[in-house]
Amino acid sequence: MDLKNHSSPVLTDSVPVNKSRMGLSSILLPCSPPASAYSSAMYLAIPRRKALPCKLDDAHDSSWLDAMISSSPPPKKLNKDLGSEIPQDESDAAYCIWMLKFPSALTSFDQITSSAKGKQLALFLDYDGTLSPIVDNPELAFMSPAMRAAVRDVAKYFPTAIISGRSRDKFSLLVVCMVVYRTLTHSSHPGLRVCRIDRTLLCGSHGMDIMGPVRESSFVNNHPNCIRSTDKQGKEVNLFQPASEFLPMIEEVFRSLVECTNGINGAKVENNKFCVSVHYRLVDEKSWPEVARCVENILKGYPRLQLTHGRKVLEVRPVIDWNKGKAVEFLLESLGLGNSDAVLPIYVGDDRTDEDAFKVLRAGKGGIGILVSSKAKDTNALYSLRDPSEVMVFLKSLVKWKKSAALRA
Ligand SMILES: O=P(O)(O)OC[C@H]1O[C@H](O[C@H]2O[C@H](CO)[C@@H](O)[C@H](O)[C@H]2O)[C@H](O)[C@@H](O)[C@@H]1O
Repeated sequence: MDLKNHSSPVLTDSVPVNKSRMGLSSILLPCSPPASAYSSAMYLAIPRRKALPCKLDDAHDSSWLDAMISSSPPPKKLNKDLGSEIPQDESDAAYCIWMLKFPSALTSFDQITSSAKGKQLALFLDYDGTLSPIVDNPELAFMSPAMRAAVRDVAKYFPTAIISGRSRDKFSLLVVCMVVYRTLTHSSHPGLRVCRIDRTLLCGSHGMDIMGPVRESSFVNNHPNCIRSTDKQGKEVNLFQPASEFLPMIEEVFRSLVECTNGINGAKVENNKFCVSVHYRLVDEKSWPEVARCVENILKGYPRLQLTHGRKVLEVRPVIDWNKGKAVEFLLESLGLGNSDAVLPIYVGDDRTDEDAFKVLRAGKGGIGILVSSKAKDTNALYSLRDPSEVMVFLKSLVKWKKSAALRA
């Protein structure tokens, strides 16, 4: 593979602009908010959690701490008398106001499907926090059997891809394995029941690892980062890995991060093949600065790697011109769905990395972004869904809509 090719996403300038311009601490800053978000004064009133008193001296350091804290929403208050969540505090009120700008994809379902009239709908789904609920242990973030069935069904009717930050291998396991949780955790004979989700394209490492069926497409065949390979079953596939030259570097950084965070209670480092996740969900808030310092120190030696923020996770990844948005464009083209007059792409995701895909759909592809969130957030999406259970209802509704349209035709 010629990664130095003109159209390669690997950037030749090894020092990212923001690093050289703003000093190292700035690599821990959160991504800048999208231009479109919160244009009206009303949204400025959304309360934010107070930052912890910062123990570090450098003024820059409170920024990454803010970023880490902002990915940790305060627990929801429940109305115990009614047994349900109803607006009780300011953040709930802010959520209701926010919903006026980013309405529920369920209540706006007719509007969404009417924009799909006469078009082929293509579905892109994020995994963690979208198809599976956020849990403490990343290894146990399974889709529920009902969600799995919903994804399987929707993929029968629409081209469907799941794009995750996880490594493709690990996340395919999470997606295809029906795990009997009790058996896995309480029995000496762990049992896995495999249930394939056919027709669903799985893309790992934030779209930096895409394996798809071989198609006679000049776009794919001429793409510098796309090669023919074989899958585990020996079937011929197209493999797209624009960051393959970074593999040894990522391995090295993974090992250093494991070593450095070893003494921090609750910290967990996950090797996602083309990126590394440093989880601090189970780390005491007092030790968050320690986690960030570890990452910052190690990244000093790797100017070709950068840091992004996720939900209680710091993600180290190559500085290349590639993200979930680029992956969506690539998938649409390679599946022959690049004509935006004939195709309506829908992307459902919950995290900052999904914003790149929302932006692409909003800008040129005439598509629809749906943010999964139960709190008000800056976003480039057009609609919202509260949590994975609403995502499941949305997927089922798409299937129902498609079936009834077929009956009417
Ligand atoms: O792109 P995604 O599929 O959303 O992947 C993003 C990261 O998701 C996972 O971490 C998140 O989910 C965990 C399980 O619920 C949770 O424990 C963690 O706090 C979340 O950040 C995954 O483990 C990461 O590797 C992904 O990069």
